[in-house]
Amino acid sequence: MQLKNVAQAKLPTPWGEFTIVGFEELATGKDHVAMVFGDITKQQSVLTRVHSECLTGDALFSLRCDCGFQLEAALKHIAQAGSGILLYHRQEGRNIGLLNKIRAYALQDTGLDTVQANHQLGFAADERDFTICADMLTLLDVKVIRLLTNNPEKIRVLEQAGIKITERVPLEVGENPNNEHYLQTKAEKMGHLLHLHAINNDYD
Ligand SMILES: Nc1nc2c(ncn2[C@@H]2O[C@H](COP(=O)(O)OP(=O)(O)OP(=O)(O)O)[C@@H](O)[C@H]2O)c(=O)[nH]1
Ligand SMILES: [Zn+2]
Repeated sequence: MQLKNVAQAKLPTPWGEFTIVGFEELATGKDHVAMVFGDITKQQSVLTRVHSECLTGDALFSLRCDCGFQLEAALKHIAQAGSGILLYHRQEGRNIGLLNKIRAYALQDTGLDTVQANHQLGFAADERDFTICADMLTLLDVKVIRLLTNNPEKIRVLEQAGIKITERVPLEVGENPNNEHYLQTKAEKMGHLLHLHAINNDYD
């Protein structure tokens, strides 16, 4: 176990009242949070979103990616379902950090794609560690989930960490002209399961 459970409180949102649970990494002191809605103990398989931090998309309305749209859609979806969990996984920029993500954006402005930009900066395409998310679920006493994602890597790592995933629930929102190339690269180079209508129509 890499985490400890530190504190929890009510967190009202436009879609209903969640409970926010705060965790701390034992080794580094880094914090992560879970947003829990409804009675998750009664569910055989808990609707769950693993959302990696994206300050620009989640808080600053960026259209370069789909993160802000996915965050809002996931919280709405969980509230509508009556119960579920959003894990807010604080590994910004696929864990290269905010400032390196801005460096990667600058390289993308010169024509590199998101994978090439990470490589140019000396990072792997994706530096995230989803075992932290499995640990949050374990501390919430959740072992079986339905996962809101288009990313097969999240499924692979969570299952390897002992979480049973009964279903993948797609989360395709926020496609726009600014993120078409970004989403296309995720589909082509990172194995994301996406149906990019605008892109297929334009370039196929
Ligand atoms: N390095 C880098 N990170 C980016 C870039 N654009 C977005 N990100 C980060 O990518 C991550 C996206 O996280 P998620 O939405 O949880 O996951 P995902 O891998 O896209 O998979 P889904 O579950 O299908 O949404 C966030 O940490 C963003 O900050 C980029 O161009 N470069
Ligand atoms: Zn983003």
